[in-house]
Amino acid sequence: MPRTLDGQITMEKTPSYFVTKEAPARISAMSKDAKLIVVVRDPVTRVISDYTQTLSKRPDIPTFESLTFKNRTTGLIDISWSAIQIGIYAKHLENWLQYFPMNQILFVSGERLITDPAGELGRVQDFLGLKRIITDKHFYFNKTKGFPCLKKAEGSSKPHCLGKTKGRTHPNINPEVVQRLREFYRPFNMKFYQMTGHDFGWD
Ligand SMILES: Nc1ncnc2c1ncn2[C@@H]1O[C@H](COP(=O)(O)OS(=O)(=O)O)[C@@H](OP(=O)(O)O)[C@H]1O
Repeated sequence: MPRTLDGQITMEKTPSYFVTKEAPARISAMSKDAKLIVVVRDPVTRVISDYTQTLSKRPDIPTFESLTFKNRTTGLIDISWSAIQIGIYAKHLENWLQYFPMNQILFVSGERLITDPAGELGRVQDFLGLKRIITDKHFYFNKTKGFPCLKKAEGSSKPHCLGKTKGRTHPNINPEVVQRLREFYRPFNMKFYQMTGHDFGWD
């Protein structure tokens, strides 16, 4: 990590930190005061998005259904599939809470990051103790892309939208499979809402 001078904030991002067992202890050993920001979205959409990304790199992987179920007949979900595990947010959060208090962790809604980016970034700025510099006037919604874009990228006068790999079309998944996944995640989601004191509205 680079040195942080007065008036600066050093940031580091890696999606896998949140689900890596050793990460909380290691980060806490580096800095007990670190602030942690996690973007979470509906775990069902998340697992489909995860599958879509893998499929785009390795088109020969098994079907979504066969990866999801350990036993298709009984509907037993295969929790050894990492894409399923990642969405059990309550379990990962328990691990972090062994090392960090809840007030040092901010959960950003991936859904609201699309529908209300300025609102979510307002929460981020407050959490980091920054003045609310980024507001609604910095964004416009690109309907074709289905995402907000920055009106001006930093150090440029041109707009900036997310890259080509964001907003890939997800494959159609059998609604029964989606329903079973919803049931599977519901208790974990409820626990997560309870722990964070925030209903993310995924059910
Ligand atoms: N800023 C922002 N706001 C809302 N949603 C976002 C944002 N950036 C990435 N995404 C969505 O997150 C999904 C995974 O994105 P990535 O491809 O960046 O994942 S990864 O970091 O490479 O693993 C992927 O979801 P899907 O497009 O639904 O599959 C991205 O579109």
